[in-house]
Amino acid sequence: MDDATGMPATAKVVVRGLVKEYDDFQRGKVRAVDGLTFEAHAGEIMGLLGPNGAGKTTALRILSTLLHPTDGVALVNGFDCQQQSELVRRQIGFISANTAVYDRMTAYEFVEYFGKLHGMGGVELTRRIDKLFDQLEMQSMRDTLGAKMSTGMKQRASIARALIHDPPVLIFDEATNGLDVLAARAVLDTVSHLREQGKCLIFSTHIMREVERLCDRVAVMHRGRILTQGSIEELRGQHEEQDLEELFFQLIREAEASCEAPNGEAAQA
Ligand SMILES: Nc1ncnc2c1ncn2[C@@H]1O[C@H](COP(=O)(O)OP(=O)(O)OP(=O)(O)O)[C@@H](O)[C@H]1O
Repeated sequence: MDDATGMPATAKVVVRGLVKEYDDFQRGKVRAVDGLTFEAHAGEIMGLLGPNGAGKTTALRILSTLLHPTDGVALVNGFDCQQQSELVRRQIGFISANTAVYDRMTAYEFVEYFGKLHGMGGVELTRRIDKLFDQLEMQSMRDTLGAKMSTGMKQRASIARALIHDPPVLIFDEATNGLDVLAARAVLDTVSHLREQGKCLIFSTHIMREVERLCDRVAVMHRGRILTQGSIEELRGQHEEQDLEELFFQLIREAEASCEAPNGEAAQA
């Protein structure tokens, strides 16, 4: 155990009772995240699997300090996402499907720019960029301007940007959305390599195959709550269903049914 936080020493991300409510102009109060509790460890890929609107992005934006929670706690590497946002930002890299690159910067300039924003420079930065460009097979696109990049190239540049400061925690939010098969595959391979390097990865997706292929553990989310979590094998055993897709639908159907219970009691379950 880590003395300061009371969490296992390998737990890089700790989320306890996290709640986020939005004030929506049309819908009133929207509880996008409703009591989320999970952990993610060094050297593992923790999947967040859920349909659109399940609250994955909201939870990940809280972890990356872009949003404040309404209640609960989120810690990254022991730092509180709300109280110590500067420190948390140094611990994470965030990759989503629509991270923009700059049209007028080359891939090299783009990654260098973010390295400088993280306080890096000189030989340290040059070496780091070279290493990343080798790892991500980006040497041939070093001088390609953002405006000329394919979607897959843009995603690689975004990943390099997120990795430049070598953070221990990487957050992938639906990062393969809109990519062709080859580009998506490259992203998944990168995620695997990062796990081998001992990084802690949080990988949100609605694609079952990605979870089966990659994730060490998964939390199935629906309407801001976690319906179940564990390793894929544990989930299969607990729910007596081998087919992950079927298991997922079964869980969602049951959750929907309990939300629709006439006296509302089941909705609290
Ligand atoms: N800024 C906002 N204001 C009001 N409601 C919001 C806001 N952002 C998200 N929501 C609502 O919160 C709920 C969860 O959305 P969120 O984007 O976190 O889910 P998600 O699982 O990431 O889904 P998606 O894959 O569609 O992004 C949805 O009902 C969404 O409409």
